[in-house]
Amino acid sequence: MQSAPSLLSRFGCLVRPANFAAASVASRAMSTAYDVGSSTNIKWHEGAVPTENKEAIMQQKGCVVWFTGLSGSGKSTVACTLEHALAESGKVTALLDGDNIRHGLNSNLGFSATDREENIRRIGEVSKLFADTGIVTLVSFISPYRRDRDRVRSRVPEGRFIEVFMKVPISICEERDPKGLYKKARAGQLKGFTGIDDPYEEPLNAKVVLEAETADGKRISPQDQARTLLEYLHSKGFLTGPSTPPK
Ligand SMILES: Nc1ncnc2c1ncn2[C@@H]1O[C@H](COP(=O)(O)OS(=O)(=O)O)[C@@H](OP(=O)(O)O)[C@H]1O
Ligand SMILES: Nc1ncnc2c1ncn2[C@@H]1O[C@H](COP(=O)(O)OP(=O)(O)O)[C@@H](O)[C@H]1O
Repeated sequence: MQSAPSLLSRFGCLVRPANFAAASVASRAMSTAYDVGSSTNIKWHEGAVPTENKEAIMQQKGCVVWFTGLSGSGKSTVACTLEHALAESGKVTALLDGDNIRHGLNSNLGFSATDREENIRRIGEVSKLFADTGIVTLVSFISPYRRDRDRVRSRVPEGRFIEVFMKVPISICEERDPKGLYKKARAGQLKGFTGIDDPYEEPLNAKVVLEAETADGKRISPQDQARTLLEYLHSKGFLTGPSTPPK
């Protein structure tokens, strides 16, 4: 059996550089602290295990699948269905859902434009951390502002942010109204509700657009919507290895 130190050096954690003098100069330069935003005297530490190594272990590529759409458009349902399908294919996923995240990490935020912006900024950063770890990260937030979504896209490595637009007319969302929030908003008991008296900016270039109905008016099930996404992820090479192709 290998000893712990030899295992550690095999993975490059405790290896002393061959040119130790040169490395000391470099590390002194790298140890210079700097300021970022409101944080002073900080510095970036490069991770020892690259994303590609983790992706090779999991046989997948880290990405952010970002569901955006009105309340009731099916974001949570489709994200959840997709996550189960991915798990069946042996893929490692994370699911970040607006309602759930507002119970914890973002419980101090409301629904003003600035709070929604901060909500999306934080979740964008969390989803980037997951994607950088090689995880297929499903994110389900109304995320009504184009600028906020674009900012997240710009933080995630090129091509790894997949915007999914739940293009469901408000009439259908309102007909579903599983939480009775549209009813409350129409009655004036809930102010600033997205789509009623608060804005929703549709994506201009979503990678995937999921509609509620076919051109001839047939309703599309969440399973079919999830299958479309699964096929997309396969076709773009995010699901590598001998996983089962989408059924
Ligand atoms: N004013 C207002 N506007 C929109 N939605 C509201 C509001 N108040 C409460 N809710 C409930 O909060 C859920 C949306 O949270 P999100 O974090 O996804 O919103 S946002 O991205 O910050 O806009 C949303 O959940 P979903 O229906 O799953 O989208 C609602 O249940
Ligand atoms: N493709 C679909 N067809 C029919 N009903 C759906 C579909 N997707 C979601 N629903 C239903 O619509 C309601 C809202 O879905 P939900 O996933 O909670 O939306 P969101 O997360 O966007 O608020 C739920 O009752 C859900 O069962």
